[in-house]
Amino acid sequence: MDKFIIEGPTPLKGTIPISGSKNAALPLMAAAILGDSPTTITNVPKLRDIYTFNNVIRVTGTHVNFDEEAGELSIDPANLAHLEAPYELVRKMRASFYMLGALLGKFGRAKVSLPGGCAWGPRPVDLHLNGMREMGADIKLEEGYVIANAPKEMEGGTFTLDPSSVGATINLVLASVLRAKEFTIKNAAKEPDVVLLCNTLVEMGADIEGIGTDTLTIRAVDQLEGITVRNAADRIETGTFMIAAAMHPESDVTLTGADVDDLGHFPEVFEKTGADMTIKNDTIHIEAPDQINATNIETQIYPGFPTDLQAQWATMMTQASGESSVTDTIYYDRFSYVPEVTRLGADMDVDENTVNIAGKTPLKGASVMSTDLRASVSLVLAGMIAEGKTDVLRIYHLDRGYEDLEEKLTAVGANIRRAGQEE
Ligand SMILES: CC(=O)N[C@H]1[C@@H](OP(=O)(O)OP(=O)(O)OC[C@H]2O[C@@H](n3ccc(=O)[nH]c3=O)[C@H](O)[C@@H]2O)O[C@H](CO)[C@@H](O)[C@@H]1O
Ligand SMILES: C=C(OP(=O)(O)O)C(=O)O
Repeated sequence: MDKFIIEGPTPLKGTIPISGSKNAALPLMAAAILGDSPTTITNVPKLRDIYTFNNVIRVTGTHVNFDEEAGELSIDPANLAHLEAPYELVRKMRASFYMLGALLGKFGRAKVSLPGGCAWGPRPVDLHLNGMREMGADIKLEEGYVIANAPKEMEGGTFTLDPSSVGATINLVLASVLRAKEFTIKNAAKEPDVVLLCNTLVEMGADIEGIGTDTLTIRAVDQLEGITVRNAADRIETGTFMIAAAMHPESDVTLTGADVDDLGHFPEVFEKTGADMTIKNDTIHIEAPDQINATNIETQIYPGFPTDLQAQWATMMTQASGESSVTDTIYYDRFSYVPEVTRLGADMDVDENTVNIAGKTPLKGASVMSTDLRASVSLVLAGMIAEGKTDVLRIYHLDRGYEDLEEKLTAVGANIRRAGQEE
């Protein structure tokens, strides 16, 4: 198991290229299974979750070829015959549960393990299952597996997501595009990852109404064809590096290849910190403020502040002048980074689903432990501005979701190296 050794503090100066999005690529990969011919996805990042999902897909007999140099993933479902996603793989990442919608939609049968993924608290899948039941599928749970069966044509119906769910919207769209007469999802997720999936399916031949709104109506078509589609830039990586660029007063960073339209309200909120931000096409230039303004945030569904950026934001707020609060309304328990950032010297206190932060506190290097993907990257952000040596242990979480993280940050002046954990 690897760790990062970070020597700080270091300002960041230079250009960071943004990678393709993990969370946008995964649903596209599942959608490729629905096609009757091969699909090619470009701008795919080299991430552990992508490799894991490749293996999940391969178990079914689908041919998957990842040209890592070109970032091109080719998926040919011609020989797909085994309608199962096993526990050993699905437990490693939550999005492999998309196999349920994809296999049920295409073949009317699926056996898929209940999912894993970042585990900061309960992450139920009741909406995925009840939505499929509403559509007309028979869903049973047996020994940790979901066993799903559906007739050639399901009647469909209307299902309201409460709360709105990215994963459930994706699974229900995948399950219905080839098999439900007419199915309406209310309070559907509008996250860019969902919009890209729906637009891709339409290009493959699907009939989906209401894309980009919170009501999606899907009418089954007879078949879908494979296409070539470009994956989006990673909006969470973009936000993470914007925050990183604001944390040291001498930092001056340019992000290239960003999909700015996918950032929702984040840039407006970010400007409240006092950072100087200039956006031009796919380039975002950030100059850190001399002093960060304390800025409260509350996570919301898109286009609101993403839960996947709240840990990084709270970590930045340890350097703001005065008190601030970060409230997560999507995941109430997503605060495992708090005791770790506190070990570095932060003054943070969790009260229900809010962390209250008193700034500005100097941070000092120590050993800290990553507990999930976004918690891990927050510890890297803290380590880069902490005085002395910070060891971030268990960085395998980071390898799930940040492509070439240490290379990208080292190239702009950070002092980070990867080492075996016993070193
Ligand atoms: C691979 C991927 O894209 N992961 C993202 C996806 O996760 P994921 O799709 O798992 O998250 P959801 O949007 O489903 O979760 C939103 C809320 O719905 C609840 N819920 C969800 C499903 C369900 O069946 N029942 C239920 O109650 C969840 O507990 C949570 O409170 O969206 C999250 C919210 O933007 C992000 O943090 C994750 O990074
Ligand atoms: C939580 C995340 O991923 P997952 O839903 O796969 O656990 C994430 O990308 O921040």
